[in-house]
Amino acid sequence: MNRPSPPSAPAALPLSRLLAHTADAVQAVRAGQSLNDALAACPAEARPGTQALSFQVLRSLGRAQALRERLAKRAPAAWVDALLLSALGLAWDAEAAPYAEHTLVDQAVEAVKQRERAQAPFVNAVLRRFLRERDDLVRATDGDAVARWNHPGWWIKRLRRDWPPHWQTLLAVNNERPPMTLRVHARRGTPQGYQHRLQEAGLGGRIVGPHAIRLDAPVAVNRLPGFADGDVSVQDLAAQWAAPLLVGSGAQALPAGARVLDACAAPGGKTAHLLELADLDVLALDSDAARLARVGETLARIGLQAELKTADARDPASFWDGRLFDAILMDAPCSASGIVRRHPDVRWLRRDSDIEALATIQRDMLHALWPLLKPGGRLLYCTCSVFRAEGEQQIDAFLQRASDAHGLPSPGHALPVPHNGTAAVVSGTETAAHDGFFYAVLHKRPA
Ligand SMILES: C[S@@+](CC[C@H](N)C(=O)[O-])C[C@H]1O[C@@H](n2cnc3c(N)ncnc32)[C@H](O)[C@@H]1O
Repeated sequence: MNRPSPPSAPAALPLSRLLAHTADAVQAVRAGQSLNDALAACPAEARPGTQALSFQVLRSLGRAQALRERLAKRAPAAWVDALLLSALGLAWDAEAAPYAEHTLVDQAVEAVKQRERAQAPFVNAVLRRFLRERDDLVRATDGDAVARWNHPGWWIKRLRRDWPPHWQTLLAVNNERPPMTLRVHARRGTPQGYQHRLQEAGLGGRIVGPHAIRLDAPVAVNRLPGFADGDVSVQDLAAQWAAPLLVGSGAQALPAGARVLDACAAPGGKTAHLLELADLDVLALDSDAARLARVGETLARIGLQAELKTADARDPASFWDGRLFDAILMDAPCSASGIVRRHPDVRWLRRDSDIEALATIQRDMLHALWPLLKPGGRLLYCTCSVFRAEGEQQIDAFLQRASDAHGLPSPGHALPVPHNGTAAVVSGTETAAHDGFFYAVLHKRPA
């Protein structure tokens, strides 16, 4: 059997310990904490292995929950439940299991012995029964949509409504491992030149965009030639469409020195790309000071500058000096439903009601920022969401309200493209794997 490679971890680290940390992370996500925050609490030496296992468990959590409910009607205490779910999530599909299923079960029982000894016989009994009855149990859960697709029911319902021909592809893409795509610093070199540097470093990659290279396999950034010097950054292919859309080309290109507001800038991927492409006077805002600090770090690494301010973009009085902007990038806070491959916890953390709440923030922000744009200027609205309420419906409603706005040709909803690159492209011509985004370029009529 072709098993995926087990997560790399120091040889001295027993699997039982990684499983215990994975259960901690899964328990935290089920209690509403982000996986990033949960992993920050994991000891450094166990973090890479725990992260790899947690990602796989969260991509199988719907199935694991359905199996656990059949094996034990009453949920045990939160951590023991999270451990059971971790073992079931890793073992249920023999093809995808990172370790032999008996090893997983033995080590899960060992983990519970270390922390909740009295629960060990129960965990042992549940998991041994799972091994005996696996095929029947898996078949019995196949009809449960949450188990089948590993997403909450409301999410599946929303995608079915928003994307009748594509919803199954969208759910399947979310359970893939994400591609790793690089953006070559446009002032420092070309993708062709950087591809050679990669080859010299023993790495393979394919050119997939004007500045984009998709690596054959993800690697740690410290293995990328020139990363520390800013020659290259990590950025999804569809995220790389934002800066060229705002900067424009030919007669439509922003002039040197154009004043640009990047209203939701952190961690700074799109700010950096804007500055790599053109000489712009950029004000980069974010309401989260800690995240905004990362914009500063990114710009220092690539050797370019912008003015940074912590502020709520819905409150111009708190950041605006009264000078109109030539262009505004509004990369709005959103559900992140287009980048679930990279953040497998997101689907379990969000609630259906969050989508309306986020759409209200987006609407208010558009309303607040539009008056800051010069007549004749453009605003790029984007979200990394596949939900229509955060994309097309938001912009249609805005265009109804704002009589001086009209939409320019834009990608609209670009649904995530899987690794085989064949499906789910609604607009645009890109076929290489990328995340899901929505883009609308709005033009303000001259007065
Ligand atoms: C999708 S992320 C932006 C990603 C960024 N443009 C990039 O390419 O790296 C959205 C950002 O909006 C920020 N944000 C949320 N509410 C905000 C508000 N009211 N005003 C300004 N920024 C806000 C969040 O802190 C988050 O960093």
